[in-house]
Amino acid sequence: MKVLMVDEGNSRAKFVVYQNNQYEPLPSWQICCEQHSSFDKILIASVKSEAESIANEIKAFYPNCLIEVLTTPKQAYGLTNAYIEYQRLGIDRWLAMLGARTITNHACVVVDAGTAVTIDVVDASGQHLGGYILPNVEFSANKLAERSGKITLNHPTHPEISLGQSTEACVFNGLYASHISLIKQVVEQQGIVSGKKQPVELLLTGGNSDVYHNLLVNSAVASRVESLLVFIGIQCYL
Ligand SMILES: Nc1ncnc2c1ncn2[C@@H]1O[C@H](COP(=O)(O)OP(=O)(O)O)[C@@H](O)[C@H]1O
Ligand SMILES: CC(C)(COP(=O)(O)O)[C@@H](O)C(=O)NCCC(=O)O
Ligand SMILES: [K+]
Repeated sequence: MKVLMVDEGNSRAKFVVYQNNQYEPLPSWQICCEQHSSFDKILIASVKSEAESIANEIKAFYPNCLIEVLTTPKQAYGLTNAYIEYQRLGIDRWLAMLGARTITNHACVVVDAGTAVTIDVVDASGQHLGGYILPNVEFSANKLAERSGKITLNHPTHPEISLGQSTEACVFNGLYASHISLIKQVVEQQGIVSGKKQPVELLLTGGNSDVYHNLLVNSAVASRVESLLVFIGIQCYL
């Protein structure tokens, strides 16, 4: 069975061809159209509005393929959504957690570092305990610069957690430090349940996961980058 899996975030859509238990990421939608005339199934996860989603283009280009647009459930595949209004939890977050459950039986903290940085916690039984949503560093920094007179961001800085000695470093380092501190605190909190130590896996995904991984390494926090986490989650729906 040849399946096209699509993860459409707010910044970009990612495409993976799943066949014979192998994930093959495609560089773009254009390459997908050029190289593949059909699929046995297309599974789409999108956080965009229906009107703006690439799902419309996909349906138009592959009119004879079986296409499913995934929605967030209350409970499925051994995972239970913490939201009361369960449909409001982003499908990418749901799928990343499902992916995490496929990879580990331990409690886990899932960080998806994209347009937003989401932090979600799943306990060892598969109960989602909730999460955090942060605007990403780039966005927060630019918004701050836009709203203030003297904060100008003239040059890029190397992401690190140390006291800044320029406006740029103060702004960027400050944002990264706050994100990393929060992640660290969430992991530490989950590491103790009812007074007992328990193993916790910290899984990172999303376009900026390598940046977070490096900062966590420097902060002595163990983590693991799983670039295909959302797609591993989508695999449950096959
Ligand atoms: N090849 C790439 N194309 C676009 N953005 C990238 C790429 N590699 C890393 N990034 C970073 O990833 C971020 C987007 O992450 P991603 O997880 O794709 O977001 P979203 O799911 O919101 O679309 C961008 O802000 C950018 O900093
Ligand atoms: C939080 C998100 C914006 C993250 O999107 P992304 O960074 O992948 O573009 C997305 O999961 C979303 O739109 N969620 C709906 C709100 C929620 O999860 O509560
Ligand atoms: K995200």
